[in-house]
Amino acid sequence: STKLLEPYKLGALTLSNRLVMAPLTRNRAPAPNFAPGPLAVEYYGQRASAGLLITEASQVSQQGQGYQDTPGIYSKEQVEGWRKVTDRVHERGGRIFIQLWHVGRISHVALQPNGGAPVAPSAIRAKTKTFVNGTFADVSEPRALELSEIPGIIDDFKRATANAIAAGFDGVEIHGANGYLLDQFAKDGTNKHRTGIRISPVTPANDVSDSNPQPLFDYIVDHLNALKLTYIHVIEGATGGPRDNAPFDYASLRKRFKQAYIANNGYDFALAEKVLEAGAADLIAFGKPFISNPDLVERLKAGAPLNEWDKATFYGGGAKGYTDYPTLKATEAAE
Ligand SMILES: C=C(C(=O)O)c1ccccc1
Repeated sequence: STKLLEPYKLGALTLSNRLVMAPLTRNRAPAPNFAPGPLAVEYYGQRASAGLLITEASQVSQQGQGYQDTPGIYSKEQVEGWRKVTDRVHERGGRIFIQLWHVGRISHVALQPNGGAPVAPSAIRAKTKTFVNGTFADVSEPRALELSEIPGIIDDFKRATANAIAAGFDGVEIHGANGYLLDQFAKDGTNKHRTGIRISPVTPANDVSDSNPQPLFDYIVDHLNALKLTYIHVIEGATGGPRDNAPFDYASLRKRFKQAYIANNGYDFALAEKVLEAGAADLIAFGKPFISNPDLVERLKAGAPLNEWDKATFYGGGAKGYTDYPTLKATEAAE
């Protein structure tokens, strides 16, 4: 027997066979409504014998449109248009999902609300063309989305899903592929928002403790790798205190973590050089030395002595002990 022709239980749905019609962009939903019309009803109806139809990618908002004449699922006219499609498919015993789409940076100002820039995780223009006003054109320079705009885009997908249900679809497919918005967020070629994390495996700060920190932090760092973080910033020992308060193998974290390792806690230049030389860290974080030496870098270069820090003015107050530490230049000028 032909496996393809066997029925398949997809969640609550029973598909009559195992042939799925892949989402196919056909550019036949013209402005101003970008809604599927009678031709689309016929086109999907003709193919209703597939086990499952997945519609062409359909934008969840005007901002999410990247090509001319692709359909949306965010307006009344679009929902009405799609309702006719799903009714026809269901009359013929078919099942149909809609693919929810946001193109992100793969768009053109001619398609964007108020002729604005397409949006993306980072402002990096794609080296590709789109199809607008009857011709192929370079995609426009995108702008980076503000963090505050993300919930609105998530709401657009939510609303599109509610619209899809209202339009009679049996389900939705989220378009996370082919370099569109979700793919742009997932990949570091298009998403330059990198994140670091600070950890302190054996610090006793704030009365924290763990009975077996080595396997715990080995596990944590292994999983931080999967998030493709840009660095781990490791407080080695007790925060602001002894570096050897408890046994811990920091090299194990260094070995596991594929991106940068920032070492911190009680470093002076000599220890920093030793650790960098040994490849045991990529960067060294200095705290108190930077409090009292705004020009710490210049002092390192000059081999100059460092200002002592004043603990009494660490927390709270004004300029004293905050912005009044002298630079090397100021000290030399005063001599
Ligand atoms: C939605 C598309 C995709 O996922 O590649 C698409 C867009 C334009 C032309 C072909 C395909």
